Amino acid sequence: MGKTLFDKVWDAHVVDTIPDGPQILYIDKHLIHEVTSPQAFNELEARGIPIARPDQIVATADHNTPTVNQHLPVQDPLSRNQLEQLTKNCDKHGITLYGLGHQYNGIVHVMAPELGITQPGMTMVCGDSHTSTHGAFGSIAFGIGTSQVAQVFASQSLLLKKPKSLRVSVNGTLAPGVLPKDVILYIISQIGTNAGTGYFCEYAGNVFEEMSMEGRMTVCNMSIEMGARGGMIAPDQTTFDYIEGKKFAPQGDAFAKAVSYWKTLPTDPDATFDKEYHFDAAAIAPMLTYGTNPGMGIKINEHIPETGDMTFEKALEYMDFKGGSQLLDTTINYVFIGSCTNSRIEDFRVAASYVKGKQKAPNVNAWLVPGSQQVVKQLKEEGLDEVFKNAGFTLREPGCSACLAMNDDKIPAGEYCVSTSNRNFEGRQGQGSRTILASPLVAAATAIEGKIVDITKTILT
Ligand SMILES: CC(C)[C@H](C(=O)O)[C@@H](O)C(=O)O
Ligand code: SF4
Repeated sequence: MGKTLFDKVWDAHVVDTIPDGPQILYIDKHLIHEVTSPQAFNELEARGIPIARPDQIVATADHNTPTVNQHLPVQDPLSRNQLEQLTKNCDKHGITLYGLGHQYNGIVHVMAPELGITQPGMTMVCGDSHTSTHGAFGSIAFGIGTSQVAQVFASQSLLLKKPKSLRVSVNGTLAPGVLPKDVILYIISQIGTNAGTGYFCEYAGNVFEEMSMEGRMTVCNMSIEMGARGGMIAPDQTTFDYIEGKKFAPQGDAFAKAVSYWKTLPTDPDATFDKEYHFDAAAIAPMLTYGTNPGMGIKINEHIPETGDMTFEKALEYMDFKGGSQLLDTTINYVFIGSCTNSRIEDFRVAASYVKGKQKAPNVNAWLVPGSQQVVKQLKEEGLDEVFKNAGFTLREPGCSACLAMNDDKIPAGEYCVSTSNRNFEGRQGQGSRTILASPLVAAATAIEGKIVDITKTILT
């Protein structure tokens, strides 16, 4: 029987199998950040265990870093302490750290792919649920807990039970203005936030084949929001072209050799999956969430369902929305374009395409937070920073920022924020804040109009 992409990568990394039990999987790359690594370093220290392969670990500072004045000492004592600890731990163990202000610094799921650290066929982990992002390259990438971070530090491997296989296929033609973010928000709105529990997902079909790497990363990023351990997309010419020439990618002959191996990875035609979903691309529209989990999504001009279960009622109360109403015309005072879901150059290009030559509405605070220093550099090279500044947007320095509001970038209680991030949980962007997840295009349009508008009308007419 044929093998799936997941099977091929998994099987190539099994070090040992415990009879009737879990397997030991070798991990190629271990990414770490300041929030989930300190306890793991402490555990190793306490037990006197050295780090097995420090050269396979890459560290960045992203979660609670300030997004203004990064050249100055960090004000917040908790953040400062975590960042200092990360620096100390990396120094001590010889781990490469791209700290605050470094030209390679950024959100872990933005900086690693753009440096060529993320490659097809790899196993990658990080103490962070959105590690699924890296699956866009055809790698098995998933988030791990702190005790597993310690396990990987100690052994460069993990004790794991193989997950079940799930395939989500989307075929057909997307309408103009429908972005990768809409595709994944649509999928989650259809199958729910638990559909992927216990599964590792592969995205297949011409819609993903035609997507850029940035778009594929947006999709794989949110795999975790449908409950899956991770998501992946078969590597192809788009993948190879993206990686070629990147700082840590194989170079010259080594690259050609790598590509010939990567070409063997896509799922065999006769491989089967434990569960499959199929969607028609034409059914997808720009999406918005109205509730407090990413599955509570509707098309931009649809109505919120009339009634639902307890979770639904509670969510509507928190969001102050009425069942059966539309979100169009809702006044919005905060727009956040950022996070590891949508803070890459392509996201800013599409937002700028709407913003160019216009002014943001006076009521809106429009925050742009690039995912990395490299993205900042690209923005400037392409003159997009000027487009946004001229329109009245605030361009901040890289980091997770208002995605989870661990730093000062908080949305005030009671305010709506149209956000390109991936989670709309209660209080996620600040206590009492109300998040509406959307694409960078919808977010940009909201900032300009000061309210939610039907972009299918504004951009097409
Ligand atoms: C802080 C970290 C553990 C967390 C995660 O794992 O996802 C964060 O990145 C998030 O998005 O909520
Ligand atoms: S940007 Fe948001 S989702 Fe991504 S790693 Fe940071 S906090 Fe988590």
